[in-house]
Amino acid sequence: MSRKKIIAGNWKMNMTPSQAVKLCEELKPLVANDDVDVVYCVPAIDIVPVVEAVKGTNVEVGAENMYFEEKGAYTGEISAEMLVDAGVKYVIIGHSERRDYFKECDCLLNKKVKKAFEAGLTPILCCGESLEQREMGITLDFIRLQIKSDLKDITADQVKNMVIAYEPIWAIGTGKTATSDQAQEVCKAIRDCIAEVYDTDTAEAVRIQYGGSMNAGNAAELLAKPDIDGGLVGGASLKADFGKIVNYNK
Ligand SMILES: O=C(CO)COP(=O)(O)O
Repeated sequence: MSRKKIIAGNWKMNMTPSQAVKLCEELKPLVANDDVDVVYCVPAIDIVPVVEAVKGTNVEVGAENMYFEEKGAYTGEISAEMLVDAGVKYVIIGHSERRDYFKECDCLLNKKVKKAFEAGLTPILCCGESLEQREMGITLDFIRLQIKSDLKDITADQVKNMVIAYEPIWAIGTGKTATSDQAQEVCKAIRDCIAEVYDTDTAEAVRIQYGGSMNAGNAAELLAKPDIDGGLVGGASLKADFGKIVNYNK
């Protein structure tokens, strides 16, 4: 099966609304590539202006987080329904920065994944090991555990339509990219885990991204690997380099 590549930028806590609109304008001519799905996952306050700024282009907009409740007394949170109404199509769930700094656990993330599907959003579920776990040799076991807990009670049809991002924590923002072989090994293990929990059709359909210091220089090699279906790009998504990553195949 050939899976369409998906290149998503994760802007993290960068770009004021006016800077966001300017960046969209700058990137517009650089990210036109119909062979891949292009997504900007942006801070909540940038969603409305960015949806407007990318209208009529090949770019879809994603959120970086959401809450699982529909509405009510949850000060500071944003619901899936709000995102959908604003024109958002994707939502990052379980980024390691949220797991670490904001103590989001598998049980909460599982609720968020369920809610995202219920609302019609495509979740980009992140997983990844710490340097300590890698050095202890428990990377694959840990990631299988994360995936199984976060996807508890999620159906095969839902998994087929979601995105999983493998982001080794030691490679995020450090300039230390996983080698393409290391990234392929874990992405394949994730696919094998999906095949084991669901079936091979589901495993063949789910798109698995690599994230962690992906840039214009290393994207093509990573994206050439059979189980790497895209990238979740942090730092390099905020500059013209993102266009080079999106056009890695040109
Ligand atoms: O965390 C990431 C994307 O979600 C990766 O960030 P960097 O590309 O800056 O390493």
